[in-house]
Amino acid sequence: MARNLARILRGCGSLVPFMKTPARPPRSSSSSIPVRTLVEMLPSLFSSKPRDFSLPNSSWGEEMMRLYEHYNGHTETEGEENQERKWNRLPSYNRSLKYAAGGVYLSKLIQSKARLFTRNIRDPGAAFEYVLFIDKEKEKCVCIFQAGHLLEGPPGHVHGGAIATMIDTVTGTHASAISAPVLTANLNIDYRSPIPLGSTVLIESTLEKTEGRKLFISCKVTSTDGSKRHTDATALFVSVSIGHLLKG
Ligand SMILES: CCCCCCCC/C=C\CCCCCCCC(=O)SCCNC(=O)CCNC(=O)[C@H](O)C(C)(C)COP(=O)(O)OP(=O)(O)OC[C@H]1O[C@@H](n2cnc3c(N)ncnc32)[C@H](O)[C@@H]1OP(=O)(O)O
Repeated sequence: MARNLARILRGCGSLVPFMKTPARPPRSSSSSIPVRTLVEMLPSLFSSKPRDFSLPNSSWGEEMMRLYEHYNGHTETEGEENQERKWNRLPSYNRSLKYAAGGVYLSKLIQSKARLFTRNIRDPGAAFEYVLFIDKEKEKCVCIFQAGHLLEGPPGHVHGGAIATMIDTVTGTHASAISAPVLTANLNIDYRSPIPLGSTVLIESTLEKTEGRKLFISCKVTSTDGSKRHTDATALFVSVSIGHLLKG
């Protein structure tokens, strides 16, 4: 399997820089993003045409649609210096690399059935409905998350594990866009107010700093008008080699 992965990666020249470990700091404000990230390259690594789950479907409520239309390709001006922030949607598939599903120990059957946890429920709207946007400098990500009825924890509210999953997903995707592959080394969460089941919330992640292979990211979950703080979190991601992933 390691040979298969190496073969795939050899065919993806611009992926190779991501296999080197030091985390790349975000570029300064006006420069453009020079390389395609692993996230952007994922479609070409699938065996068949993948479905992008971060596009509107019939389960998306009014608030989810309104915010999707707000962020999609939108440029915001912020701060005293009128800095511009352009948001680009990130695609989201139910499977990452075909051959990177957990090292040599998994049977072919398990590998062929492996699915990304947040994208493995077929019924639209039942669980994790979300779409992520990243800014051009990769300093921030924003995720619109609509929590479906299968995510219940306390009656009528979202399970803390589901919230942690979304925070890990948003900060992990953010870290992967900067320096893939990464693994979560540490995740700290303060649950401040419960999230009503069926509601739409914003999950915002900010790259605080990079130190060698380490990326420090902070995250907050708020109501869509920003008036209610649901959750605060900090996360540490460590860039790893493909060999580390295959070793398990
Ligand atoms: C080819 C695939 C590519 C995929 C691309 C996907 C694209 C996007 C697609 C879809 C997005 C979906 C997004 C989902 C995201 C989910 C992410 C997860 O949930 S990951 C699963 C849970 N995490 C683990 O299972 C890690 C288990 N831990 C480990 O493997 C190791 O401990 C690891 C890699 C974290 C570090 O091990 P070491 O041997 O490489 O390195 P050491 O030397 O131990 O640590 C490096 C530095 O980090 C600090 N460090 C490590 N752990 C720490 C901790 N817990 N707290 C504080 N510091 C820590 C150390 O002190 C060291 O710091 P000093 O360099 O000395 O300054």
